[in-house]
Amino acid sequence: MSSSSSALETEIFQYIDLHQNVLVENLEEWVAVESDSVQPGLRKEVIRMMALVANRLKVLGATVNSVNLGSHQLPDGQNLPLPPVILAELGKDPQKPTVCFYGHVDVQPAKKDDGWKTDPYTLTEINGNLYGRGATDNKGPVLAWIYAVETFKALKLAMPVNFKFVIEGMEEAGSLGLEELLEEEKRCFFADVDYIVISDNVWLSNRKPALTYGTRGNACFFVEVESGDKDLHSGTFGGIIHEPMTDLIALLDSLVDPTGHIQIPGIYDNVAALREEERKLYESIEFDLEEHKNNCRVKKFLYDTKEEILLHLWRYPSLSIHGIEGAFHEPGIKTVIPAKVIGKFSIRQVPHMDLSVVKQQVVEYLENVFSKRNSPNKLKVSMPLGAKPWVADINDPLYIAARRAARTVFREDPDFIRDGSTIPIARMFQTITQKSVIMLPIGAADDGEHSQNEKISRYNYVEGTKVFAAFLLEISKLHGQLQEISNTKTDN
Ligand SMILES: C[C@H](N)C(=O)N[C@@H](Cc1c[nH]cn1)C(=O)O
Ligand SMILES: [Zn+2]
Ligand SMILES: [Zn+2]
Repeated sequence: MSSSSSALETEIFQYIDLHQNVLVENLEEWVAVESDSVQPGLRKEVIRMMALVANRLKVLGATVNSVNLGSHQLPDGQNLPLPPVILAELGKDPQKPTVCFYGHVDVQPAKKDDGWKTDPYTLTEINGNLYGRGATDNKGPVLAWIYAVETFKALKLAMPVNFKFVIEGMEEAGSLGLEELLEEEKRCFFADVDYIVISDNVWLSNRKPALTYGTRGNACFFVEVESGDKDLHSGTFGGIIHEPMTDLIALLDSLVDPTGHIQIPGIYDNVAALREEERKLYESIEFDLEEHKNNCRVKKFLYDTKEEILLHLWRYPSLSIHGIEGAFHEPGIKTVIPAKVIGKFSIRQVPHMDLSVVKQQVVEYLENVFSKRNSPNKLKVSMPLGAKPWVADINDPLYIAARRAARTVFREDPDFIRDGSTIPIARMFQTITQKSVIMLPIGAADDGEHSQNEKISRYNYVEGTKVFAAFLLEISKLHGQLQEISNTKTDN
């Protein structure tokens, strides 16, 4: 397979190189918006962010529709407006394939005090890395796609494809309202879409490019324990009551053992059996355990071999405990017994786990553990979010085109990987539109998504923009060839 670039690609790549500071300035402007979809108080910033995106796409020349999704109710009864989802399109040539890109511009919470070296909302370049919340997840890649498309326009080149954008602002909170919108638009906006591309994850390594053909799903749980309607003094009441926090800690502690094995009966029953060729595939993947340990700043993993680590990241469920709402967490001492605490945990889902079965197993298990404590407190278990896993066919033209594009830019074959995290929309797109989906990441494994000091390197940002432009040329070529083959078959 040739990996050298054509004259056209060279012209495009040079333009991107020359304009890279504009790319960085745009990212600086977007990172400055605290579009955190998790904290209700910041919803107006998410909405402001969506307006910025809509304007940016209008400047690109796209037809932009900001779809109002109404509002949603928080567990405390408060109603919050949902940010609009942007559906935008550029070109409607029936001779060309239509590529639809999905991205999100909301971010995870970030505070300087969490341990950031720089202000999370001021994009800061240090040693070739662009630090800021959302730099890699997912504002940088969204802008890289916009620039890839814009390059064709700036150079007065015909766009090789029709292009559609779906940009949302609630991904980090579970893509609320998006599934309904996809259903509604199935026969309208999505009717002529041929291919779906998502760039919302990272490579497996710090340097080697990758294409992603699967993600885990996620079942998020709240477990609430309540004793009464007010907090109590631990000196006055400690020792004579069943404390909600003690109950909750016992419940949370019962979920997973020290080896990482989930203790909920039946939870592994539906996990698809591992096929021999799949195991072999994992053996052939390059994966540097030391680099990975260094990226996440841990000394030891739960497993020792590359294969076991990859299986447990991509192929098996995992349970993580995220936090406790209502517990005292500020610095200093407060001798309180909180009246109501809500533990939050999630179980990453893999084929063929069933979300409703998982929910039932979790509820029954926690009720059973709780009943043995003889506590008079009230227990409530809920699953506020359930997202299914997604796996694609790597023989699809999307993967062939993306592999060629990555090779052209990086001069090496990308890894074919799965991802342990979740993009709720990936599986929904596949099911609702029946079109093929690819995840084409440009971030590196050490980008620190959701972590302190999130970054994207200038190199990945700029080269990633080139990969996207090259991908558009490749998919257009491949699509044309496939059409010709299918027309010849019909003629015969
Ligand atoms: C991979 C993507 N950038 C991401 O971070 N997704 C979130 C989505 C989610 C899942 N459960 C709740 N939100 C993630 O994988 O944590
Ligand atoms: Zn993301
Ligand atoms: Zn994220």
